[in-house]
Amino acid sequence: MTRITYRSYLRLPDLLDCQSPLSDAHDELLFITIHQASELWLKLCLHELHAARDHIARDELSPAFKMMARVGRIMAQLIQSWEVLATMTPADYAMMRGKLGTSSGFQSDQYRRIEFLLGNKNSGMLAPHAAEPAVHAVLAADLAAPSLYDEAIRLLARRGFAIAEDRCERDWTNPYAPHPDVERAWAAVYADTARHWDLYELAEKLVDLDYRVQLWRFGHLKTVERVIGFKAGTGGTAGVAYLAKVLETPFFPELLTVRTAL
Ligand code: HEM
Ligand SMILES: N[C@@H](CC(=O)c1ccccc1NC=O)C(=O)O
Repeated sequence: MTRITYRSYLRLPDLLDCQSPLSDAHDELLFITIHQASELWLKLCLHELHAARDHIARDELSPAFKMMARVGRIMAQLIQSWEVLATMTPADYAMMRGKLGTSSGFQSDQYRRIEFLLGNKNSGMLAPHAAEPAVHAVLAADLAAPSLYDEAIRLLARRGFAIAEDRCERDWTNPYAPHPDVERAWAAVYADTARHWDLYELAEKLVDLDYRVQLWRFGHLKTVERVIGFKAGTGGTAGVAYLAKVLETPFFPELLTVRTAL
């Protein structure tokens, strides 16, 4: 049997052979590195978020909390990467942007799956993946499954809170619509945190995730703004205006609206 080494265990020959700049621009290696590292972290986020969702569905909150906390720290790491990318100026990026064609982060299936898993469902977002059936199928599965938030709401119902039937069982491919029952249930949790301690902790973990993903989105928007200004994106959107619109979508709406009433 061949001895396991650092290089073989981590498959470094494969991993370090995956950076193939298309231009002579000095900064293209930075651009590729940030994206590949981000995709690796997104892979781990998906692993953690799927498991966290499934633990919530089985009323096992402690392990779910541990996983959600880890995702929070990974998000902090991803947010930090904007600092590194921002060392690339518009002049630097202009030297390579032409090589990107119509490719765009918009086509990141892992990012889209995370949005779906957190509850931001949009069946239109499957379209960019139509040409790759295997990727499309995995995305469609996450679109059709309950999100982390759907499972949190089902847990509220199991704990005896009055939750409309159509929030506990529905076509999960549809976007989540806020419901007064859900806000009332969270209000009751916040009104007596000692009695509902684990649900209170779940609510705060969800708010923390929403906050961090919003910070990632905002960091992306500000990076895009300083690098390409208000140009249209290679992915076919308006660019910064599109990213600003996305920022208006919170993942767990009642957890924000309930705060007004507290
Ligand atoms: C100079 C760097 C970057 C620029 C100029 C840029 C620009 C853009 C633009 C304009 C969009 C809108 C879609 C389009 O029309 O193309 C977009 C979307 C996206 N980008 Fe970037 N981006 C940059 C870096 C990154 C990095 C490092 C990531 C990390 C993975 C990333 C991930 C994404 C994702 C996931 C979307 C889809 C967002 C959504 O639909 O909500 N981008 N980007
Ligand atoms: N949408 C970017 C291009 C871009 O950023 C990109 C291109 C290919 C692979 C990843 C990318 N990153 C995020 O969108 C642009 O319009 O310049």
